[in-house]
Amino acid sequence: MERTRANQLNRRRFLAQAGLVGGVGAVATQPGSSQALAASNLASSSKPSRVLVLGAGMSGLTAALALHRRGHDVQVLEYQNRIGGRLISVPLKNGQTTEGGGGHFRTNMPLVCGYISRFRLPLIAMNDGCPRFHVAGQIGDANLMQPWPWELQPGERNVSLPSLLANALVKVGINLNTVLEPHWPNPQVLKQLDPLTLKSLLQSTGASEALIRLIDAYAAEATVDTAVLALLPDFAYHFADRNLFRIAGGNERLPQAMAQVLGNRVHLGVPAVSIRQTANEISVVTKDGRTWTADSVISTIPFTILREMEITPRLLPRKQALVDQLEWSPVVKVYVQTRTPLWLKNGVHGWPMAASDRPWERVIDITGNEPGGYGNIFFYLTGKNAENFLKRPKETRAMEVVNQFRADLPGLIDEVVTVGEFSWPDQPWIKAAFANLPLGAGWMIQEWQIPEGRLHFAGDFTTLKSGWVEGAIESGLRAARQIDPQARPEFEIELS
Ligand SMILES: Cc1cc2nc3c(=O)[nH]c(=O)nc-3n(C[C@H](O)[C@H](O)[C@H](O)COP(=O)(O)OP(=O)(O)OC[C@H]3O[C@@H](n4cnc5c(N)ncnc54)[C@H](O)[C@@H]3O)c2cc1C
Repeated sequence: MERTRANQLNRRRFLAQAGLVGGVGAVATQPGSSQALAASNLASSSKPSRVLVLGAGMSGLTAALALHRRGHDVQVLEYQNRIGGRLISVPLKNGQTTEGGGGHFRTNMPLVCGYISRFRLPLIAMNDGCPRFHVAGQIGDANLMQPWPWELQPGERNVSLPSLLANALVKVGINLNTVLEPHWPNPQVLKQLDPLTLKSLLQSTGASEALIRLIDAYAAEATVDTAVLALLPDFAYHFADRNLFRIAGGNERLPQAMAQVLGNRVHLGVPAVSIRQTANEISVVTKDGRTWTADSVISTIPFTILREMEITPRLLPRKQALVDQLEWSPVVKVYVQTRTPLWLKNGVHGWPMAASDRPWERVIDITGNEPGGYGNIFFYLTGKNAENFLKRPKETRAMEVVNQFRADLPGLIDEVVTVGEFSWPDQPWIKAAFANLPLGAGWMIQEWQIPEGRLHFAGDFTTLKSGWVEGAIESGLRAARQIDPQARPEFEIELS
């Protein structure tokens, strides 16, 4: 038996192993074969149970793998004919890849780093953003803080936006570094933040309207009118760590590698249509008419879909309110490949390279050190912007967005070789991109952790890290531990 070293993971080792220190991305090595990785904990599993996991995204696969390692009889039922859920990679020319969903990771995501390291996936290092802001018809460059064309207060000048935001939060007693801790927020902080939007919080610290508009542009999918409780984890990820990366060949390689260990326990193209439980067991009927019976079910089905399913007996009123009232936002990505990443010459790059209050919120450069030589960016459209985009003619709408940007920053995108779109509202297995905690809905945080009899819930949307793979993994482990408290993350497993 050899103990994997990933459980002693630290940032330096992770970066070195991934090839982010001292060179380009590491060469891919295959994870151990399914056989070599056979569950080593069978003997210690006191009572194997039958578990159905609904959904083969990151949360479902995390839960399934953790329980499989403990010797439980796990079957994963997936709606689509593919693995990965919202990690979905799109091939471009010259061997490059863009991401329809989850696009980047950071080293302040210990679970993500642990799983990537465990499967020895090669990485592409990416640049953090040095954006141009397009706000109120004016353009300001994050490189050139002086002069900014906005009416900022004296104390708001000459400092970067992330620093200003962090300062504002400290004034109301919030340390962004604590926000990502597993048990954040405590009851007192929850009570304090639950009724606040980001805007009301910033106003209470005396922030100028210009600063609030700039932060609104920077926040992209999250507007300043969003519940601050839902926003803070996003800010903690974006601002507390500047080491960005993605998986060479596509982020969906991570869930694919996890599914490979599970082998024929993963069943594709079998949407669950109903769930029924009794005192003794729980069963799921899939669209093909089959009935699957188990001791427990872990559902990672997005609530946009779950709320339309037949569940017997009905969910308790508070759980039903959670499923019905959690909000979901639309997102469209318009991706663009260019002959060269020529924006680097203009001093803008990274995540994001432009932030705006225009019909696109962000332009994000994911090129980094990806081999292939082409520039690789996407436009991020959310909320009303995404809805308006989807009303435009399908043949021309992606190019319309690109053309708008061409007018904004002349010369920046002159060498387009590929343009395409990935629209989240059009995906029938989710119909949206992310869940957002509504204002004043802090009660949901506890509710989404509570199983309903034999039915357990996971998915990034059952954490405050909604919209992040870190949250998806965290939720999968939580649900697995509700069934078997000894369930552990993949990188802590002893491998033979
Ligand atoms: C546009 C976008 C950008 C993102 N950017 C980032 C990023 O930069 N970094 C980051 O870390 N994260 C990012 N994310 C979030 C990340 O992709 C998710 O956190 C993660 O993939 C969610 O995993 P999950 O298992 O919780 O849910 P999902 O991946 O949604 O998995 C749910 C699964 O359930 C299946 N399903 C649905 N209905 C049924 C049914 N009836 N029966 C059986 N199966 C069903 C679905 O097909 C799907 O496979 C982004 C997501 C989007 C959409």
